[in-house]
Amino acid sequence: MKPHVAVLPSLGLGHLIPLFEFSKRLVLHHGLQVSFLIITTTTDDPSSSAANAQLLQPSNLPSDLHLVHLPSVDVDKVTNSEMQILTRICTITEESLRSLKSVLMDIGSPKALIVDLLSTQAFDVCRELSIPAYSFVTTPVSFFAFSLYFVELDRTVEGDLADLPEPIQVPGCSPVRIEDLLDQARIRNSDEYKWFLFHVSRWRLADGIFFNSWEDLETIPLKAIRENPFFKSVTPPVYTVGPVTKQEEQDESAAEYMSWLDEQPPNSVLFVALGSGGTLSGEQMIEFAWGLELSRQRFIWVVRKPTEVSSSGTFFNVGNDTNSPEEYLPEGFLEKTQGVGVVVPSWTSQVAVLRHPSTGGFISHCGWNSTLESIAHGVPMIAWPLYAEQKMNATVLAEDTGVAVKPEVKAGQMVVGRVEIARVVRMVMEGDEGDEIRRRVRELKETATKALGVSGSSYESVCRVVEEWKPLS
Ligand SMILES: O=c1ccn([C@@H]2O[C@H](COP(=O)(O)OP(=O)(O)O[C@H]3O[C@H](CO)[C@@H](O)[C@H](O)[C@H]3O)[C@@H](O)[C@H]2O)c(=O)[nH]1
Repeated sequence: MKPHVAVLPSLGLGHLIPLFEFSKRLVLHHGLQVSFLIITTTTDDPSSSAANAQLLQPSNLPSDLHLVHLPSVDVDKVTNSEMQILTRICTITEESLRSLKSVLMDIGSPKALIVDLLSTQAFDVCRELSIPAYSFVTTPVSFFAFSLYFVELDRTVEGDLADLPEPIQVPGCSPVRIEDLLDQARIRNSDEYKWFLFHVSRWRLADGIFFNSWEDLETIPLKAIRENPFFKSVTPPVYTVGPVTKQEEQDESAAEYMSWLDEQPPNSVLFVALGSGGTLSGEQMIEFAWGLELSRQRFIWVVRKPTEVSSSGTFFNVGNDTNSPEEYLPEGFLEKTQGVGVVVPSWTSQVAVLRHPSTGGFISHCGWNSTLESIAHGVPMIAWPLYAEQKMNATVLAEDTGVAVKPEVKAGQMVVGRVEIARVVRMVMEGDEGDEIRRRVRELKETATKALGVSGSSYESVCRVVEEWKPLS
């Protein structure tokens, strides 16, 4: 009998994608049966979008991977329009997890449950049922380390972290600048802060932690987590299993962009995409467009309707798109860039673009899945962080990892100008200054391939855990 485990992502494509890919890997490379538990809701939201449906279509599922839909949550009952994104995700997830115990019993009490970082209520259910519970970290190890230390900061710092005069020295890691802090950690008196603290203070209860990373990518934070006395005292056993990235799916809609890419010279096209829901302000979009034009580089730009800064200060736009970029791109831009650039409304298969030999650079919001996909395909980045932990990721990628460049932004500056945008684009695509970034990303690509191969560090980590599950079956 193959060991049977269950995997449960919380809402949002950023969680769903890596946990789904990890499940596939457990089935295809490690001979497990996986029940993939899906939180469902009465109304449409980021995790039940068309992209989600495409990801989970039957042709994408190996035979030992079974989808199990949790009873639907009535979103109107448990949320309201004032809620910010993290509060909304956590509230719906908590409501959905009320049915977890009976679902786990119905599917025959699996040998282990793997959840992401925002479903820690599952640990209590697992303890009741004597099922080992693991966390799969969908963000960098550096952010995981900051978050564990955040519990300590909450206890020891008076007032808000946003008011600290100096960067935060996380033990054994690079300091975190106050301006890079994620919104949820800045101000104590907010629901998002409370949810963040609730979950991060429970991570230590997991039976094991899977990092979507590998030894060569995050050497410093991994060393801190394993060796620093603070982390040793609060961290369950850790396993580096990455990069776990989206594999190319059947995507008819990408065909026309692929044919265009086929006609371009190698490494000559800049790809622009800001994750599953990111977008720009109206004012920034104008500078962005003219910056691309000024750079004189070829590009593919996944563009979404601009939004004004939301109540949480972030730019997020899911399900609010007219699919008509000409309505919001600056006048004359499409005509001026015809043949040089391609504008894609809302969504295309990012992995298909990144793996194409004509793609030579990526403007990314530094979501962790996009980051891993870029490195796994050897594509250097321009960091354009928007929300969540992305500013912290951007700094690490530019200053520690050396695979990205950040546009220069003066304190208090809300919009990056076209000249600066053109400068960083040219630097990453062709300038001598970008040589080192391009070399470094290719080097990391090689180490990623090695880590995933048979007898590579990430492959071996998964084998070790699977061995622990086997005798239990
Ligand atoms: O046109 C598009 C745009 C995105 N994607 C895919 O969508 C995913 C986006 O994931 P990610 O880069 O992680 O961005 P978000 O969806 O914004 O992810 C959320 O979750 C991540 C993992 O926890 C965090 O790192 C981010 O900050 C948070 O915003 C990737 O697999 C992309 O390939 C496409 O295929 N086509």
